[in-house]
Amino acid sequence: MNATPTLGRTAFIGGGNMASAVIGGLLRAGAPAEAFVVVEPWAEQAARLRQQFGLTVLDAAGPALSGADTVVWAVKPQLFTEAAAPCAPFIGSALQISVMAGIRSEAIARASGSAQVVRCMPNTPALIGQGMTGLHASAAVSAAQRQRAEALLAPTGRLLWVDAERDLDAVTALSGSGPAYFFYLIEAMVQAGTELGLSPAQARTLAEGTAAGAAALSAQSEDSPELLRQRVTSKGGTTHAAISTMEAAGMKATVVAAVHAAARRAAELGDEFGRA
Ligand SMILES: NC(=O)C1=CN([C@@H]2O[C@H](COP(=O)(O)OP(=O)(O)OC[C@H]3O[C@@H](n4cnc5c(N)ncnc54)[C@H](OP(=O)(O)O)[C@@H]3O)[C@@H](O)[C@H]2O)C=CC1
Ligand SMILES: O=C(O)[C@@H]1CCC=N1
Repeated sequence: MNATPTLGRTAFIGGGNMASAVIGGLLRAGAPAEAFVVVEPWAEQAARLRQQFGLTVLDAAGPALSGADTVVWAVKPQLFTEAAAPCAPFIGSALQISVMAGIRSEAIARASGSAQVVRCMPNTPALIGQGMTGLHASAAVSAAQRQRAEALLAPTGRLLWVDAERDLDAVTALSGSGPAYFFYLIEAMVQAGTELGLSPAQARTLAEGTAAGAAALSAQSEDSPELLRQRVTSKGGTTHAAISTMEAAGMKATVVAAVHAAARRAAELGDEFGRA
């Protein structure tokens, strides 16, 4: 494992979707593959990481981890304590960066032996550099280590620090899971467009183009999403017919309840799987 000036030597515990998105971004930004080592027990995924990125991949924790300045936790929360036990002897002096939903800094510090913990919640648009990540640093993390966490995640898209760790459950519910909510809406719009006679490809192009345009207009506008929606909604027109149907079905209340359910689940994951 070589060091890069900003990141140092970085070990990933878990080499699945999220780890691949982060590593892919770093390599595209010019980091050398030699700066990374990945622990990934699934042989097929390990082979993919070696072939796609030219990485060193271990099938289990070992002394090769002891050179790491930064350890990135990217296993499922359910597997965290099982994955951490064999790593702990080698990683106690490193900065610990977690992308795991729910697992709290205190549990990561206890399992790793390092109180320097940055928790992050990325999302899958990270795969194309358009992710949105929330981050929280525990008290023992230095300004330089915060910058290291930012350097790790910057190639995946935009970053937002939160001061209170409990806010990460809200971040998880909003932006971590959030791409799925928009994909769900796109699915429904494609279904409707197809029922109305468009081809699936035409419906998909229209739904995706509209989602991208609406998000970009909202991001660039000083006006609230509510006002932007009202501007689309002509009196007695088509949008009014659609939004009235959504309101009658309680769609906004359902979305609000769904995001609350995701936040509750994030907290439960911490309670259930963050114990030693
Ligand atoms: N997917 C998403 O949208 C987001 C996910 N996250 C978080 O990222 C984390 C990873 O999720 P994701 O990448 O989707 O999951 P994946 O299942 O794709 O990746 C996890 C990887 O860890 C491997 N693994 C299992 N046990 C161990 C072990 N003991 N040591 C090392 N590696 C192990 C798994 O192998 P195997 O398959 O053999 O078990 C798997 O390849 C989760 O904690 C999740 O909460 C955060 C934000 C968004
Ligand atoms: O569904 C999950 O638990 C993970 C965390 C956020 C997105 N995917």
